[in-house]
Amino acid sequence: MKKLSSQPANGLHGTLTVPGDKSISHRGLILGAISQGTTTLTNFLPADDCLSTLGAMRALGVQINRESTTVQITGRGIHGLTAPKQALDMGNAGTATRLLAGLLAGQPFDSTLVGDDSLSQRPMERVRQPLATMGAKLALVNGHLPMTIHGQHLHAANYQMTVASAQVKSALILAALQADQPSTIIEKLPTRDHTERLLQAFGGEIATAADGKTITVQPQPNLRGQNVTVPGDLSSAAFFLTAASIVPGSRVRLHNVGLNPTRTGLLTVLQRMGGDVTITPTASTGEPFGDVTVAATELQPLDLTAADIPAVIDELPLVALLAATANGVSRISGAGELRVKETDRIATIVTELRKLGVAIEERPDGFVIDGRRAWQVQTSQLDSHGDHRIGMMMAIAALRLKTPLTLANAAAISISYPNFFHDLQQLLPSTEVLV
Ligand SMILES: O=C(O)C1=C[C@@H](OP(=O)(O)O)[C@@H](O)[C@H](O)C1
Ligand SMILES: C=C(OP(=O)(O)O)C(=O)O
Repeated sequence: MKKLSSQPANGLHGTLTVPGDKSISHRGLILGAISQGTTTLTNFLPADDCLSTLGAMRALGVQINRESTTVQITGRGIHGLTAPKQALDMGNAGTATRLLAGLLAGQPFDSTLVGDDSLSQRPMERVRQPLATMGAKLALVNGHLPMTIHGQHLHAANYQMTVASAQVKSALILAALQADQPSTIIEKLPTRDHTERLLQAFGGEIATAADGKTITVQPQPNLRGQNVTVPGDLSSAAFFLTAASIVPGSRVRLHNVGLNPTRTGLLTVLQRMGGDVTITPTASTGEPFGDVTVAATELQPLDLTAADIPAVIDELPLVALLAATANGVSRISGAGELRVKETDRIATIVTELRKLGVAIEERPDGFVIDGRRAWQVQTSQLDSHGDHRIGMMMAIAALRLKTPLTLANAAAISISYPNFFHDLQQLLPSTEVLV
């Protein structure tokens, strides 16, 4: 049981550099593996999810050396992977599973993907069906893992997506690289475009039309290894940006975080709520990044609808927390995808925030929160439910309260942020350090 820090008298203060982006770390490993020559990833995220991808790529015959956050990949080219000797264990990583489904669908061997209990309950039909339109042969058990992939010669994709998912889009792109003709993929809504940006940097030919949703991919590219500096993960920075917004007296600067516009939904949310946010872009190397400073202010309620969701999908637990402190009623809708993440995040957000006395109502595709009701702790034992983002969100919520609180299943946080508590303590006065 992890003891949580309670409200620091003068708020959170300081500058923090968060670890590398999870989405880009997964993709850097995969694209490095299927390129010719050496790829070096700097500021790679050595969290459980990305280490699952690293292990899977090694099992596919790729030589990868990692020293801390620097990874060197000896690329084997798109036709150089070898059959794994056993099932690939993807752990908790949804992104890695969906992306590898697309990559392995076109390889000249069979493979099987397995995962932990949470991943084994997540929907995989969403990749099986679109990949099948390219001739891929994926077998699932009731729509779930284990997934057996019978590698095939693939045809071009001409596919209109039915779910707004960067994971499904990226699976299709990785399959399209191996197809016989150019592919077209049309998104339901624009989602994070890290695969497209990175593929371009590696020499692939991929273009997105002016509508922001129609992607064309040229097959059989000659990808070349690159040096990639992974920006800090805005989804990790988001916990501290939220803390700084809701804990009175705070001012915090997050250094070198990714500012890809398909990911900055939380910054938009903060601005729409009247938050005190300063964004200073510093550079762009394919992916834009910069510094973000946030200070505490009174927040206004907000409405979020389907079109707003992709850019803030992983930060919605934090949006709920922000709304729980706002001066009115907030409505989040069009977020049904939250039900198929590491947990049913609509259910776990509602369960956990109610423990603090937050006035939150569950909806099929979101929630309604009245931030005007004063919080009052109902249950002091909080729970991550095995979901890293729920665990970290509740650790931030605890900073609004004087009551001592604990967090069960805190170990799940290492899925995306092994040093989360260490980094949080950098922003707290030394008297707040818990042992
Ligand atoms: O492509 C990615 O790296 C991710 C895409 C999102 O999932 P969906 O695209 O399935 O919504 C997000 O929730 C996940 O944490 C990472
Ligand atoms: C949904 C997430 O990841 P994944 O789908 O890769 O498990 C997440 O990190 O919040």
